[in-house]
Amino acid sequence: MSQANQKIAILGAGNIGTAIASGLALSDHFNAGNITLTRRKTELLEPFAEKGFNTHSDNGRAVNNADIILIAVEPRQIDALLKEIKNDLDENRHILISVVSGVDIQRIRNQVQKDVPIVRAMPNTAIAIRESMTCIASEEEQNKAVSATKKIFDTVGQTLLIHEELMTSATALGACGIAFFLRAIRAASQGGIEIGFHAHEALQIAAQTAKGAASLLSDMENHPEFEIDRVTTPRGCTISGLNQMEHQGFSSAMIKGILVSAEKAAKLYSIEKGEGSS
Ligand SMILES: NC(=O)C1=CN([C@@H]2O[C@H](COP(=O)(O)OP(=O)(O)OC[C@H]3O[C@@H](n4cnc5c(N)ncnc54)[C@H](O)[C@@H]3O)[C@@H](O)[C@H]2O)C=CC1
Ligand SMILES: O=C(O)[C@@H]1CCC=N1
Repeated sequence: MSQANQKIAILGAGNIGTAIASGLALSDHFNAGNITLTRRKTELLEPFAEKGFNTHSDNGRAVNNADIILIAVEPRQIDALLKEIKNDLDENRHILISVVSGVDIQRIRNQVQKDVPIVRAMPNTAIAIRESMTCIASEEEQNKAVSATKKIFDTVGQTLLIHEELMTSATALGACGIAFFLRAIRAASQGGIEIGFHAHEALQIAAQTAKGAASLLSDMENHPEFEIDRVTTPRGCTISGLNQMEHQGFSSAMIKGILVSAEKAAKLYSIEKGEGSS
């Protein structure tokens, strides 16, 4: 089936669900009219209804009208949702994609009790502008479903196939990572204000500089330290600033934050459900 004809149901259209919908519709590979968004407070989906998406709160109907079922509820909400839709899932038609952090495929399968292909994907909110980094994992025998999932997420950014055991790491580095880099840009702009720029100028300079740094890595495929060496003029101001940042724990703070985030991602379901942290 061509992607243009693929019908997608996004169950739990909150922050990431609506970001995915926006990106897919922007990609020209999917039509808003073939994408259904569900959430309980459907009035909050009004802007998406105006853009031609189908919006309602009937998950069973959404599943029955779709080929791809994308689950985007919070970890504590997934059990109730799976219970609600499991009788509507068709092993011969549907692919179930979960972007829910901290809930593994085995747990989802135990809930649905069907052989429907289950794939996990970990995108980030830049998917709304087709700049996501999306990690994808499934069981060994699900190659066709993984290919179909990769094909979908390839239209809205870069993808990487990983083992499921790395999903919590992908959550911290890729999905939470958007917030980490945004905070870094915000901090840079605050420094910029202190040395003389108006807030909007400082943010523009910081954001475009961050974009340039990221593009140097993705376009040139160079190591960050190689590019840093090209900025640090001997006895210059860059190395003074960099060294001061390291004295204050810049790299260490980022590394420790990512570790803590990954530890939390692994426990999201059990914390919410009040289970032991194993
Ligand atoms: N926000 C992000 O950047 C990312 C989030 N995720 C994962 O995606 C999931 C959703 O995260 P957010 O979008 O941030 O949360 P959110 O709270 O904004 O969205 C969840 C939505 O699901 C709806 N919902 C809950 N139960 C439902 C049901 N039975 N039927 C229909 N809708 C229902 C809620 O009303 C809400 O709108 C989480 O599991 C999170 O771990 C994954 C990658 C990135
Ligand atoms: O903060 C969270 O738990 C979710 C998972 C990745 C991004 N947001």
